[in-house]
Amino acid sequence: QQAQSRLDEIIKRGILRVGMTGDYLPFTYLDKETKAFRGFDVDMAQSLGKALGVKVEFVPTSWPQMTRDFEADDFDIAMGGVSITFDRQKKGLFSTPIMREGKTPIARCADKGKFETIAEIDKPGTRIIVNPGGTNERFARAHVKTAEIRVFNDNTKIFDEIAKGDADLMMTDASETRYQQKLHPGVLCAVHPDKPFDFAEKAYWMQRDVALKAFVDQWLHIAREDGSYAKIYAAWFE
Ligand SMILES: O=C(O)C(=O)Cc1ccccc1
Repeated sequence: QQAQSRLDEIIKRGILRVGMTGDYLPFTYLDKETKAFRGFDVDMAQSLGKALGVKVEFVPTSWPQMTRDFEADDFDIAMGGVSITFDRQKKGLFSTPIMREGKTPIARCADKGKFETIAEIDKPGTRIIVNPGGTNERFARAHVKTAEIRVFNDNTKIFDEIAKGDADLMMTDASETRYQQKLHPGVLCAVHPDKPFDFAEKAYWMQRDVALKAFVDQWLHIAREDGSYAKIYAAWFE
């Protein structure tokens, strides 16, 4: 029998292909030595795979390549801190949102008071650093006219650049600023993670198949109600 939908296809295949960048803790991190992905959305993907009764295969992608890889059908669903955007919505379907977000600065703690507003940030001499190809670079280009924007390819090393003083701040998702502040105590500070500059949400981005979307939303709803989402959240965010 021919597969009727992407959902049927995944179940027939016995494998859910999950696209991930592996550079964005606590959502997704690729360990270069073991070649294994880990993170909040890795555990969530395994939970989804279990609900579907299939194995999970992680497909490496990157923020600049994600849309092309999605359109080439390299994966069924992208997970790993993916923000909802209209551009992505035009090409696929998003699950119900998993987390509220927004862009906010992270800077050396000594400079925290200097970067409270866009106007304070967007001055000559401010060195902003962003990872390429995602909503961070887009936000910086849309709002910053005067300050320097440096695009730095390795998102996992950006925070060391700020700590060393080779850049002044990054504008990124509030959840990432909270996480990196915890990883660099007393060195890096999230500026106002509870009052970000904009509104965004994280969700799972999947191929345009309503049966698959219905399944993913149902699984998410149950994960929220039965405590499994809270357990995975606590393991990575708290
Ligand atoms: O969803 C996106 O396009 C992003 O840019 C998410 C993101 C946020 C912070 C670091 C890396 C990617």
